[in-house]
This record gives sequence, structure tokens and C-alpha cells, in this order.
Amino acid sequence: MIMGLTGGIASGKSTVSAILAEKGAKVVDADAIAREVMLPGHEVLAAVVKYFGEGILLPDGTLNRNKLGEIVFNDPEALKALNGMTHPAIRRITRERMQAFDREAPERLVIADIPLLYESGQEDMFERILVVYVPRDIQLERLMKRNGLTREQAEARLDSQMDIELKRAKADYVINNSGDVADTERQIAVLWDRLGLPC
Ligand SMILES: CC(C)(COP(=O)(O)OP(=O)(O)OC[C@H]1O[C@@H](n2cnc3c(N)ncnc32)[C@H](O)[C@@H]1O)[C@@H](O)C(=O)NCCC(=O)NCCS
Ligand SMILES: Nc1ncnc2c1ncn2[C@@H]1O[C@H](COP(=O)(O)OP(=O)(O)OP(=O)(O)O)[C@@H](O)[C@H]1O
Repeated sequence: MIMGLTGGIASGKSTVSAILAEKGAKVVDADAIAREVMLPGHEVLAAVVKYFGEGILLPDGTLNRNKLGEIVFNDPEALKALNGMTHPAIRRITRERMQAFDREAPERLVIADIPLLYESGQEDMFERILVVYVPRDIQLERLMKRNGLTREQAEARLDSQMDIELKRAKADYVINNSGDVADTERQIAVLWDRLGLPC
């Protein structure tokens, strides 16, 4: 069984994916793939550097993620250009890996953890979609704490994504991650049983 997993930035997608992996799910992480295609030598990074200039690279030739983030999360046109250069490769690799996992073991749950699943129009790729939800204020607090961002920087990132309330409304299943992790684990256990997955 393949299931799309999404949410908002810092809503807890990685936290929930890790708990599902502990229970036996195979997880394809689109954020990790996005990092792979932005490594030195990859044609995607070359295209991004051609567009944004060498100034987005660190002296060792790797991507200055904070610098590119500051540019694109404050400039919708720049973000659109970055997405156009990165999303086709991320989507292709994500699809290849999740279909390979599903072929290997169709009885297992395959999770495609895709932060921009709805924004990038990938919902038709999944029969079932799980949204990891937290209210915006908790999302902001956790993002600021984890990334050391100001409120303005955190809000700019949130505002570049679909409203998490809309994602919750569109979901087939919702994990409310606004409590402690133990509460999230309990909700995942209930969902795992509801899906009839092997313990
Ligand atoms: C802009 C970049 C360099 C910022 O890097 P940084 O290390 O600060 O963030 P990281 O990559 O860990 O992403 C953290 C979160 O930011 C959000 N985010 C990332 N890219 C985008 C985007 N294009 N639009 C909206 N939100 C985004 C997601 O919620 C993601 O989980 C990086 O996010 C990037 O290359 N983004 C473009 C590729 C992409 O769209 N990735 C999302 C995969 S679905
Ligand atoms: N239930 C929780 N209670 C408290 N803190 C949490 C909880 N779940 C996640 N966190 C923390 O909130 C932050 C965001 O969680 P996580 O990285 O799992 O979100 P994410 O959706 O994967 O983020 P991103 O969109 O950046 O990939 C992390 O610092 C994590 O440790």
C-alpha cells in the first residue's frame, strides 16, 4: 500500500515518518531527494546556480541553503523559478523509489513524505493521503526553535505554502501532532490498526 504523507513546514512530517518506519513502513523522503539533486555535480544544482549566480554557493562549492532560502522565501517569482528547476527531478525520483519499494513488498506500507504534495499537484498520484497537522502558532514556534529563525523568517516560509487548515480538510487521514510525541504515537497506532497493517 502506498500513502502520501504531507503537512506544513515543521508540522512533524519527519517525526511521524520515523514512527511509521519503526512500525515497518518504508519511507521515501522528498526533502532528502531535494538535497541529493542539489549536491555538487548534479545537473539540477548547475541549473540553479546558472539562474541565481555563484553567490548561492559556499567556498567549497556546496549550496548555501540559508542564502538561497532567504532569497526564495521572500520572492515568489524566485521561488517559482527554483521549483520549476527542482520539482521535475524530485517528483521523478520520488515516484521511482516508492514504486520500487511497493514492488519489493506490496504487503508493506510505503510512505512518500512530500512537503509540497498538494502545492506541486501530486495528490492524484495517491489513493490515500495522510496529513500531519498542527495549528499555525505551534508550527511557527517549532520552526523558529528548530531553525533559529525570526518570526518574520518563519512566517515567510509558512506563507509560501498552502494553508495547513486546507491541507487538513483535503486529507484522507489526519495525525494531530500538536500534543506530545506519545500522543502522536497513540494516534499512529490507531491508524495502523485501522489500515489492517501487520504489527
Ligand atoms: C530553499 C532551500 C534551499 C532551503 O533549504 P533549507 O535547508 O533551509 O530547508 P529544507 O530544504 O530542509 O526544507 C525545509 C522545509 O522547507 C519547506 N520548503 C522547501 N522547499 C520549499 C518550496 N520550494 N516551497 C515551499 N516550501 C518549501 C518544506 O516544508 C521543507 O520541508 C530548499 O528548501 C530547497 O532547495 N527547496 C527547493 C526544493 C523543494 O521544493 N523542496 C521541497 C520538496 S517537496
Ligand atoms: N509532538 C511534538 N512535540 C514537540 N515537538 C515536536 C513534536 N513533533 C515534532 N516536534 C519538533 O518540531 C520540529 C519540527 O518537526 P519535524 O522536523 O518532524 O517537522 P517536519 O514537518 O518534518 O519539518 P520540515 O517541513 O522542515 O521537514 C522538530 O524540531 C521536532 O523535534
